[in-house]
Amino acid sequence: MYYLSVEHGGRGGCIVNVASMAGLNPNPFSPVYGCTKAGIIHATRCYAVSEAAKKSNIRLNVMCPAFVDTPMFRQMAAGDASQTIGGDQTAVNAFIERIGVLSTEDVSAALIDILTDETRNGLILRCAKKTGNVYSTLTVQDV
Ligand SMILES: NC(=O)C1=CN([C@@H]2O[C@H](COP(=O)(O)OP(=O)(O)OC[C@H]3O[C@@H](n4cnc5c(N)ncnc54)[C@H](O)[C@@H]3O)[C@@H](O)[C@H]2O)C=CC1
Ligand SMILES: CC/C=C\CC(=O)/C=C/C=C\C=C\C=C\[C@@H](O)[C@@H](O)C/C=C\CCC(=O)O
Repeated sequence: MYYLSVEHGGRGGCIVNVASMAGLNPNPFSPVYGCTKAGIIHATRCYAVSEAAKKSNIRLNVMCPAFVDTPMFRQMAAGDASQTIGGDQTAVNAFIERIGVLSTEDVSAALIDILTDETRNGLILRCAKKTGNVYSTLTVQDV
């Protein structure tokens, strides 16, 4: 953020962190991985509302894809159920079948959408094969 910042000679910009649907929706297939992604989601939203980001002219958003056809996904689909509670590969396969698999082009298009709309800040972009791209902010109950 320092070098992007208009306060340090930068032009500002947009930071897009990559989390996962597994960090938003509870699922038994990747609890540890999901925890890390939940952390990325929350950290992004915290930085997005910071005065530092505002003064730097930096937007921050986070992408939460479901399954995407990459080597990591193929390893999971090919029988590595080690991250799954219970290690049930049959359940993993059924889940993948139900959720569907995005292409990397699908995710790239979603990224372009975030970057090209300069009003987007602090948003979560859910990307899933069957539901498409859906922006959400999560409701915050003020204290
Ligand atoms: N594949 C999926 O179903 C989903 C993936 N994600 C997230 O998307 C991100 C990418 O995941 P995949 O492409 O599936 O993983 P992947 O393991 O298939 O590919 C990761 C790529 O990043 C490269 N890489 C690793 N460290 C790097 C670094 N420091 N600098 C530059 N390149 C580096 C690796 O060499 C590899 O080519 C991860 O954060 C993952 O958690 C999120 C949701 C779904
Ligand atoms: C180890 C990481 C592997 C792939 C990367 C990744 O991040 C994949 C995430 C995919 C989707 C997560 C979706 C969560 C969906 C939830 O809403 C529930 O549908 C899951 C709950 C139970 C599973 C049984 C089922 O619904 O079929």
